Amino acid sequence: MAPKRQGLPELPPKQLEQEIETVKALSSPTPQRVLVAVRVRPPVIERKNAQKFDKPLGYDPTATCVSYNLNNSAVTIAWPSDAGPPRGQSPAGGASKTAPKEFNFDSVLGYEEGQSSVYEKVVEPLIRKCLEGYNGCVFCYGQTASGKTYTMEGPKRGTSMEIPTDASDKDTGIILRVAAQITKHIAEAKTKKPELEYFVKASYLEIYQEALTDLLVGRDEQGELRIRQDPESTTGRELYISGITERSVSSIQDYVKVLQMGGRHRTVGETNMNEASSRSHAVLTFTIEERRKPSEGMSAEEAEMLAKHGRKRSKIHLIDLAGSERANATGATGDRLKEGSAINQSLSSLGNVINALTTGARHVPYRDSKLTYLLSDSLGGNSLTLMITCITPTLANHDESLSTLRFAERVKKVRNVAKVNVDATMMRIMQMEAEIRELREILSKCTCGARRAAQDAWTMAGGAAGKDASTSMSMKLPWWKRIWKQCTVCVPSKTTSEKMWPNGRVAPVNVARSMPMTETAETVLKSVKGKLTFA
Ligand SMILES: Nc1ncnc2c1ncn2[C@@H]1O[C@H](COP(=O)(O)OP(=O)(O)OP(=O)(O)O)[C@@H](O)[C@H]1O
Repeated sequence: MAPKRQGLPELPPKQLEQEIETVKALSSPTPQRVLVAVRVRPPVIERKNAQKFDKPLGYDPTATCVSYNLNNSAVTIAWPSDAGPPRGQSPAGGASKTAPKEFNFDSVLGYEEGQSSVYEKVVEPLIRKCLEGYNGCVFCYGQTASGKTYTMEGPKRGTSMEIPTDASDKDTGIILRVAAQITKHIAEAKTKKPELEYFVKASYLEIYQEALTDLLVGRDEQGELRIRQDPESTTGRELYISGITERSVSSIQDYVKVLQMGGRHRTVGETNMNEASSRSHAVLTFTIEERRKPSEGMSAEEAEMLAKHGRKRSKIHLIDLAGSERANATGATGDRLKEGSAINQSLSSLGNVINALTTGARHVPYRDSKLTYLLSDSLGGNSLTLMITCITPTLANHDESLSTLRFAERVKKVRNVAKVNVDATMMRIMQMEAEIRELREILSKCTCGARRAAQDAWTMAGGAAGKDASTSMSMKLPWWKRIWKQCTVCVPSKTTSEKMWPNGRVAPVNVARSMPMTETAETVLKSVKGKLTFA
């Protein structure tokens, strides 16, 4: 018997079916709208800082005006009838402005929702897809002090304002939980799929007043960062940042270091509304590359092919946006005021992009700001994207929460088309390997016609006659189905005693046991595989 071919192990039928389905799913682009979750933080800050609302307002600014229903993911914002008139309105006027307004989202995360629950409900499923090869983006949007950094990183504690650095800490934010999910996935893959290896890199930048800063190096070591398009990417337009530092990360400690270093360099300042307010947009990017190791017995040509094409790459952006702010509420003057207006300016560009994307405008003004240009892959592009909208529930922030919810409702309409970032040649190889595995499975079960079927396959694939495979094969039927059709002994009556296998295929009815593959079949498979893979 011929020696077993390396790198093409026999798979049990169920696993085989799954693999074929996965390859098929991976090869087709997935239209997907941007997912929107709303997180309502508890009114902790307003209640702690109640004395800051020194002006008589005519209503209690710490009272709540937001309610939610977790069952139908609805958020309602209403000015309570007994609270007195809203800011700048007479008691009689503005009834329509104060009427309850209900919004529905993909998910609503209430006060009682801890960090791990937020992660499990909305982030974990998206990262799981990213680990299959899709690009992903999670960004937090909301007014200042609404809980964006808390959601992304966790609470800042103590005098040094340190964030949690233990992935299993109940307060740990999204970033380290993503890191834990990636490392767990890779550790499991190493045992389940030894033919694969993984490389993960992290980069971290901030956009401060329209300038890009590399957060993984000090101020004196900054190179020039530019947003560029990568012509070799899946879309040919994927963005990357030239000149940015990329650190290899493999253990949780590596990720913690990246987060801490970025945190040290990020621009944060105190305002009336937040003692540690982010004054910039921060973009942390993990690039995950899955490579196929060359297998034993591979020719130099095959190994070279694999090194060139055998890669799957996904990018995960985790973005903590700076919050919109009203100067009179933050008490900002001088630098803080300038920062606030730059933040509002770029958020307004983001609003314009969302408007253009959701109204079918011919031109989407991505290039109006660095933030929108960087987000262009994630909004309307090749990415699975989740926006976590952070709002505060108190009357003091009623207007901001309402406009944030209105913005979130528009974002919900943005459509992306996500595609697994696999080299096209590699995708073809994967499809064909799956087909070959299926064929081997069929042949191994054929008690009679393996030789004949294999011979037919060989003939159909061009075989001894040297004909071009595509001309000798039916354009409609995959070649293994042709073999199936021609196997007359194992399937004595295709009409009377048909038995269906999964996927609606007709099974041979008198297969009693698996037979070892004949030498001829093995030889044919080998030759066909060579043809198909590298044709
Ligand atoms: N879900 C929550 N539970 C408890 N405390 C929270 C929650 N969300 C936010 N906080 C607290 O609220 C304060 C403001 O949160 P945070 O700094 O995350 O806001 P932000 O939206 O990032 O603000 P900015 O835009 O100004 O940077 C912090 O003290 C934070 O610990």
